[in-house]
This record gives sequence, C-alpha cells and structure tokens, in this order.
Amino acid sequence: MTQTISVEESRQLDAKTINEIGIPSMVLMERAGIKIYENMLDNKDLDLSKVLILAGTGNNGGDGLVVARLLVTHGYSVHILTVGNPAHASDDHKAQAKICDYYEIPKAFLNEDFNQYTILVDGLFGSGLSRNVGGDFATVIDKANAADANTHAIDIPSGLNGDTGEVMGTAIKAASTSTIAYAKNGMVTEQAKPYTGKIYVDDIGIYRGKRFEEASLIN
Ligand SMILES: NC(=O)C1=CN([C@@H]2O[C@H](COP(=O)(O)OP(=O)(O)OC[C@H]3O[C@@H](n4cnc5c(N)ncnc54)[C@H](O)[C@@H]3O)[C@@H](O)[C@H]2O)[C@H](O)CC1
Ligand SMILES: [K+]
Repeated sequence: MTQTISVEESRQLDAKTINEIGIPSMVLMERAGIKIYENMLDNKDLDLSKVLILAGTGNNGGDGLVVARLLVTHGYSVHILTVGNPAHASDDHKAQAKICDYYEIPKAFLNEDFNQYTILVDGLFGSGLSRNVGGDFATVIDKANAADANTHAIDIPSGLNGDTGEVMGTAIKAASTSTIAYAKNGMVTEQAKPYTGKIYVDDIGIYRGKRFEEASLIN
C-alpha cells in the first residue's frame, strides 16, 4: 500500500526538515532535482532529445531549473519557459535561475510551438497550488496537453488538487510524475490517473514523521 499524505502535511514536513532539523532548502531542491533527472532517464517512454522546462516562479519551478541544469551539463538540449511574475520568484528559484544563466540555457516563449520539443517538464506548481488555474498558466497547461510530446511532472501535476485529485480549472496530463517524499492523497485516486501517469516517489531526506517511521520499522 502506498503511504500518502495531504498537501498541508507535505508542506509541514518540508518546513520541519528545513527549519527544525536544519537541512537547507537549496540542498533539498538539489536532491529533488537529481532524483527527478534520474527518474526521467529511467522512464523509457520519455524522449529526452529536445527538452522544454515549464517553470513557475516558486520552488516547484526551482526544482525544474535544477533539472534543466543537470540535463544541460550531461549534454541534452534544453529550453526554459518561465511563467509568472519574476518579481514574485522565491529565493531558491532566483538562485537556480542564476545558475541556469551561467550555463546560458536558452529561454522559450509562451507563443512558441511546443511540438518542436520531444519532452515537456512540468514545474509550474506543486504543493503551492492554491486556486483554480487561469491566464498564462492555463494557456501553457492546455498547450502542453495538446502537444505531441510526453510531459513529466514535478511533485504534483500542475492544476491537479493534491488532496482530492480534482482538476482545478485545467491540469497537466503527465506520462509520469516524480513526487517528493510521499505521493499526495489526491494523486492515488482513480480520477487522478490520467494526470499523474507513472508515479516515482523520491526520498530526498524530508523528515519521515513518527507515523511513517514506525510503519517502516514494522514492514
Ligand atoms: N524548500 C522546500 O520547501 C522544498 C520544496 N520543494 C518543491 O517546492 C514546491 C512548493 O514550492 P512553493 O514555492 O511553496 O509553491 P509552488 O512552486 O507549488 O507554487 C508557486 C506559487 O504559485 C502561486 N500560485 C498558486 N496557485 C496559483 C494559481 N492557480 N495561479 C497562479 N499562481 C498560483 C503561489 O503564489 C505559489 O507560491 C513543492 O511542490 C516541491 O516541488 C522541493 O522539492 C523540496 C524542498
Ligand atoms: K508540477
């Protein structure tokens, strides 16, 4: 049985790991990026010939920027489409964007034809999704779903309610998802299957919580 948690619980475990235990968020982000990169190499349904990273301005987008840099430093062709107001970007996102600039990773644009890419990586929203998706975010999600390429989602397919599995206006239909620490409750519902695709659960050192630590000792 897959152990699943609520979105709020996942955010609390993130915060506890960073603020109480002391693992820096940039370390967690780097570990998340490495796991996501490895999952993408593992999934033979994904064609990594020409990659488009869809990055929101939060830490889900930050994870996507780590993946972009790892792909580039291993010889892959990568473009980055950042969606949202850069002024609202999280500190970790800004730090990762600066690293991507060092590697001169080219930028993509909203009105581009997504069919020139062989795979899309969804780093628009993760556990921070707080309302129905609209505007440019909805446009990008609908373009991604209409494109020929498969999409690999980071943490939670963007637009999917991580607690219920409901679609918040529109949502990424991913071929596969790398979810951080634990699958979220809504991701294992019947209605979520077309959106999550194959789920990889990535341990990146997030505190496991007493409930799960005892459970893992028993199994
Ligand atoms: N350091 C950590 O805590 C780690 C987090 N991980 C990854 O980070 C995301 C959670 O990141 P966060 O910045 O909290 O939120 P998101 O990136 O999911 O959302 C960004 C931002 O978007 C805004 N927003 C919410 N809903 C909407 C909407 N419908 N339309 C437009 N904008 C919206 C809101 O302001 C959010 O703040 C987590 O999922 C992981 O991927 C690391 O993996 C581990 C360390
Ligand atoms: K996502």
